Amino acid sequence: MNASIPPIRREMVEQARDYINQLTKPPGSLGRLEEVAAALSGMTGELLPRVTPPGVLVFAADHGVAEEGVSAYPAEVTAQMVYNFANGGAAINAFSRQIGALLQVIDVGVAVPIADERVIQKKVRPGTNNFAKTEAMTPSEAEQALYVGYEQAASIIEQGARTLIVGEMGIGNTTVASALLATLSEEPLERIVGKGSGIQEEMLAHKRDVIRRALLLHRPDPAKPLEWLSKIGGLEIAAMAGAMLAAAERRIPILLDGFICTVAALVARQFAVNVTDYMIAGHRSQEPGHSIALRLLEKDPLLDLGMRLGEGSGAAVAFPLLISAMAMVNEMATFASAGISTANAKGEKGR
Ligand SMILES: Cc1cc2ncn([C@H]3O[C@H](COP(=O)(O)O)[C@@H](O)[C@H]3O)c2cc1C
Ligand SMILES: O=C(O)c1cccnc1
Repeated sequence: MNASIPPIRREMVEQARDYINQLTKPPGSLGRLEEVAAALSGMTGELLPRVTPPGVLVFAADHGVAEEGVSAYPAEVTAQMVYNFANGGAAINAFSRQIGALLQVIDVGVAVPIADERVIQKKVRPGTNNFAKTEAMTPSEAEQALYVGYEQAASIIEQGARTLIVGEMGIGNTTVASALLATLSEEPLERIVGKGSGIQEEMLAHKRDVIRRALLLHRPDPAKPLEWLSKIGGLEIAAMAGAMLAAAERRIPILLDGFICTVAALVARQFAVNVTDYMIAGHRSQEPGHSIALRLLEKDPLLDLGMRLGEGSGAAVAFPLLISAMAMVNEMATFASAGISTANAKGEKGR
């Protein structure tokens, strides 16, 4: 996948900072909201960008490695949750309604046929192979999954989405994301691998062993991203990465969710390094690997609510902060327009 991502408009970041410093408040007093507003200006190239409506893409796929007993739930839950998304009953449905999002659910590789016209059918293959035994998929399938994501993001942006949130559903995908992250990070599996959907302590050692075995078997090399993804990746993770590349190409800000999403962001970076310039980290998931992934991505999350769900839920919950950042620049008066005295010489300088 070749993405041509435009550089951030640094001069717009500076212009936004200067303008934010003229608003009727001590410089810097709105903290991260000021940074977010300036970052959004650099991404979009606009002093007063619109961030609504957000587009939420939830990619669903199954993972052969689930047969190793690495999740607290059976693999059937992936398909069952896809119907729940279609019926509007999942966490991401509730939060998407709250923020007025355009929400699309895409089957990129659920193991069973999904009979519901509200789910977008883009199945590349019915689940991956068990990567503890063989390659998860072919490089061509990994590329197809990237394109599914790319095209879906292009389409939801075409429909009006001004911010992209990318979520996922796939039983076993914390194992897959952990394996991918382990090849990018120096950290030991003991620090990367967590309980995912809630496995017991005893299963955690087994989950790590399965990953260790897969890494020894495949020796995956992130510098060859398609091969890397095909050996130990997942269809929804590839699609998420493709979606992020499409958003960045179009100067659409990407609000990251939790562990799986952040690993997908690291995957996207293997294809186009400056894709990360278009990302804001929404929250810190409790999954331990998420903090490691965020560090690699050099992103500081907006929220830390002890969430560990995925689906895009943490990003959707963080989205109102982007609305606040834009309300600040759009609606606040300047010192000049309100006739308020600026700080004296001893006052703190803006950043
Ligand atoms: C009912 C239910 C809803 C979910 N929504 C997201 N996930 C999350 O849990 C899964 C990853 O955890 P693991 O690797 O342990 O299987 C993914 O589908 C992720 O989106 C869910 C999990 C369950 C059980
Ligand atoms: O942070 C996540 O994305 C996450 C954490 C646990 C389970 N599923 C997803």
